[in-house]
Amino acid sequence: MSGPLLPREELEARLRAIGAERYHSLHPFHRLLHDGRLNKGQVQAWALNRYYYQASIPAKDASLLARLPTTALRREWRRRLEDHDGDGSKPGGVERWLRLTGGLGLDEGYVTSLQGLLPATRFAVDAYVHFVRERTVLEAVASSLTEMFSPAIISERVSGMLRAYDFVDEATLAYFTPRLTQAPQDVAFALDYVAEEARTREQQEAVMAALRFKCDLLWAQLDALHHAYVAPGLPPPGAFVPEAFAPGARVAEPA
Ligand SMILES: O=C(O)c1cc(C(=O)O)c2c(n1)C(=O)C(=O)c1cc(C(=O)O)[nH]c1-2
Repeated sequence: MSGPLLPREELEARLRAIGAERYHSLHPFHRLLHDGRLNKGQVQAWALNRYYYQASIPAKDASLLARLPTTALRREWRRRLEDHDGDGSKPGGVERWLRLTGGLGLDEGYVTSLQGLLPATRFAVDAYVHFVRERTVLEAVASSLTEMFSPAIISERVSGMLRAYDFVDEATLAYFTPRLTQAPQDVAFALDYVAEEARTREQQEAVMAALRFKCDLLWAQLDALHHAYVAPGLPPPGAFVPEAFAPGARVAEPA
């Protein structure tokens, strides 16, 4: 598809419309999670799988950083690496995510081994890392723009989960607090970048396609969680099985 170059406001409006149509806040699994309709094992499965997304974000940012042509751009992107990996004095997002999985009772070694990961999580997350590595810098930056929509879902998630689940508290969900300030900062830069650097309508279409691709891979991760742990409830071979569902677990004692 092509046409005349879109004014910045129109480009931005179209990007927001993509989120309104297909961001993962709309996924039924998130509705269940935020409304308190999952059990602890299902919440564990979500956190365990999402660990791989969190752990892969700095790898994708490092590969993008290596391709940025100027000091100013690299300095800006380097901040993301510190946000996720920490700077040695304060924990980064990956470490904070492990506090979340730990708070839910999951063994850290098991989480980081990735043994219990759903295959579809691995494929979706790897697709993001490959996309950022292989596509243009413009498309790679654009693919991070789902963060335009994340503060709203994070606020909803934290308040919903605190209200609904007795097995989570503020310390467990502390991962999310810094994201509420980091994400808007990241987005302000990335939006300016794509508005500036997409100089043809084809490039603007590529920016929109990158955002759709990213929404799709976030959605696909929740499809896999839903299929494995909600309905029909078929975890693939080798994937995490919540204790409550494991054969022999919590079986009533014979009278
Ligand atoms: O909680 C969420 O729903 C959510 C969504 C997203 C996103 O939209 O990609 C990110 C995050 N959280 C997040 O915590 C995070 O660090 C992050 C980095 C990125 C990215 O693409 O570089 N997205 C997201």
